[in-house]
This record gives sequence, structure tokens and C-alpha cells, in this order.
Amino acid sequence: MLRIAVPNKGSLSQGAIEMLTEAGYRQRRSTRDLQVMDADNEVEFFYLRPGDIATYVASGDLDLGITGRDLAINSGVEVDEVVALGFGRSTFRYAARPGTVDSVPGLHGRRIATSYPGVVRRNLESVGVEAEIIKLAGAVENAIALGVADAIADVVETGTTLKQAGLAVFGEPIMKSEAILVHKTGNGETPATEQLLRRVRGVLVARSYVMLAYDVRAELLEQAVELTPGIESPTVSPLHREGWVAVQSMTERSDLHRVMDGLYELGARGILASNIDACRL
Ligand SMILES: Nc1ncnc2c1ncn2[C@@H]1O[C@H](COP(=O)(O)OP(=O)(O)OP(=O)(O)O)[C@@H](O)[C@H]1O
Ligand SMILES: O=P(O)(O)OC[C@H]1O[C@H](OP(=O)(O)OP(=O)(O)O)[C@H](O)[C@@H]1O
Ligand SMILES: [Mg+2]
Repeated sequence: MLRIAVPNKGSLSQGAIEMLTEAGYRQRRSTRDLQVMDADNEVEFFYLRPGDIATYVASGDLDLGITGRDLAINSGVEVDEVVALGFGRSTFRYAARPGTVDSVPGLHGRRIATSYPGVVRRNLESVGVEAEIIKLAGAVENAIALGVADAIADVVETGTTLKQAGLAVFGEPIMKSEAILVHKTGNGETPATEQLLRRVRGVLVARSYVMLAYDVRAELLEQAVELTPGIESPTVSPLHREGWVAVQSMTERSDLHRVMDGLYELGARGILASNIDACRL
């Protein structure tokens, strides 16, 4: 039985549950459920605080976990990032009142409020700056106005919270984060973890690709295939109409409209894009 950690609340919880549901796993019905047994797939899910997940996985008590890259680093334990999941994206940054601290070397001897002391300590060490870290559970933007800190280090997604608190970012981003799937450092894959990874990768591909189908004159096929090379190679079938072929090819969603315009201009017609519900590559 595979044992998997899933964020029980916060920014990553809904995205993680949606991804596992799309991958065909049974998920909890109520936010009060702390465990779900998916007997059909031989997987048990444990709903845990996202900041604790790397610790459970590193200790070997759970096989795999979904957490944030920043949270995994902050926990200070060793886990390996197996696959980045494409949701829960954020940047981790220093900020202060404009005209006070405006550079990372300027943090020397200052007080920095953060909920991620592990991430901040690692960054300060890497740049050789000594500062006092004030650990707070949240709402760290208030710490400056309340006189507890001179600067903060926090997750920035849209930047709205910083703006409302009258703070400005400075220095290079400390790190970029997103939801990741982790396992214990040094643990190889087993057939059961391989299957889960294949399913999750299938969801990532299904989300980022569409299936493109079109008809084109046979003599233009090579030019059309340059626009739609697919993953392996496109499928080409004869049409009843002489001199024409039908082509099917997986195409990146982010590129879709550029490719469709290019195909149309080349002379392709009946260009149809459809969502992929699930896949194994
Ligand atoms: N707007 C955001 N606010 C906070 N965390 C975010 C945001 N967007 C993405 N994340 C990511 O979500 C993870 C933090 O989730 P976590 O559940 O610990 O905090 P939270 O969403 O602020 O919840 P809580 O209300 O419990 O503080 C980190 O990996 C972080 O990078
Ligand atoms: O750049 P933004 O889109 O404004 O998002 C970032 C803010 O969201 C998070 O706070 P959250 O609402 O989770 O409150 P918390 O500080 O209590 O965790 C984070 O700590 C920032 O304050
Ligand atoms: Mg928060």
C-alpha cells in the first residue's frame, strides 16, 4: 500500500486534490477527513499541514508527498523533487519600506520577519549577510509597521498584499516556488510509485497539450508537419478526396493559436483542437 501526503489546507490543498482526482484517485469529501483509503488503487492518502509534509517523507513514514518547493527547503530536511506540478506558483522576496532597506547587503545587522526562517537563513548564508531572523506564523507584512522588524521575507504572488502594506521588494528573488512531488532522498522508484508518477505526468501532459486534427493537400504535408511535429510523430491518414491527407498531432496549448494560424495560411482546412482528458506517454 502506497502512502501519500497531501496538503490539508492553504494555497496548495485544492490544486493537489484536483490533480490527484484527475489522475483517477479517490480524494476526501470533507475538509475534516484526515485520511482516505483508495483500496482500488492501493493508495492511502494522509492530509497534513503543507509545511510538515517534507518531514514525514524524509523520515520514510510516507512514500511520496505534495508540498511547495519553498516549504520543502524551509523544513531543512532532505527530500528529492521528483516532478514539478505547475500550480501554487510564487516568488519568495525581501521587502521593506521604500527609503529604508533597499539591498540585500543593507540587511546586515537588521531584523527580518518571516514565516520561512529556513529559506531566509540559507539565502543570507549564501550571500554572507548576518541579520536577525524574527519567526512569525503569518501576516508578516504588519511586522514593520508594528516595529518588530526592519524588513520582511515572504511569498509574493500578485504583489497586492505588499502594495497595501506600503512595502517594496528589493534584491533578486530569493527563490521561485511551485507545488512539487517529493520522495525520500536516495529512494528509488518502486512499481507502485512509478505508476503514480506516470498518472501524475499524464495529467500534466493532458493539461498542457491539445489534440490537433486537420486536412491538408499531400504535397504540403512536410511543411504542415514542421508546424505540428507532435511528441513521437503525427498520424497521417488518407482522405477519400484524392490528393488530401488528414493529420493528427499533439500540440502545446500555449502555442495553439500560432500553430492553427500557420496551418490555415499554409492551406490546411478543417483544423480542430480538442482537449485531452487523460494520457500515458
Ligand atoms: N498567495 C499565496 N500565498 C501563500 N502561499 C502561496 C501563495 N501562492 C502560492 N503559494 C505557495 O503555497 C505554499 C504555502 O502554502 P501554506 O498552506 O503554507 O500557506 P497559506 O496558503 O498561506 O495558508 P495559511 O492560511 O495556512 O497560511 C507555498 O509553497 C507558497 O509558495
Ligand atoms: O502577493 P499576494 O497575491 O498578495 O500574495 C502573497 C500573500 O499571501 C500570503 O498570505 P496569506 O493570505 O496566506 O496570509 P498569512 O500571511 O497569514 O499566511 C503571503 O504570506 C503573502 O502575504
Ligand atoms: Mg499564508
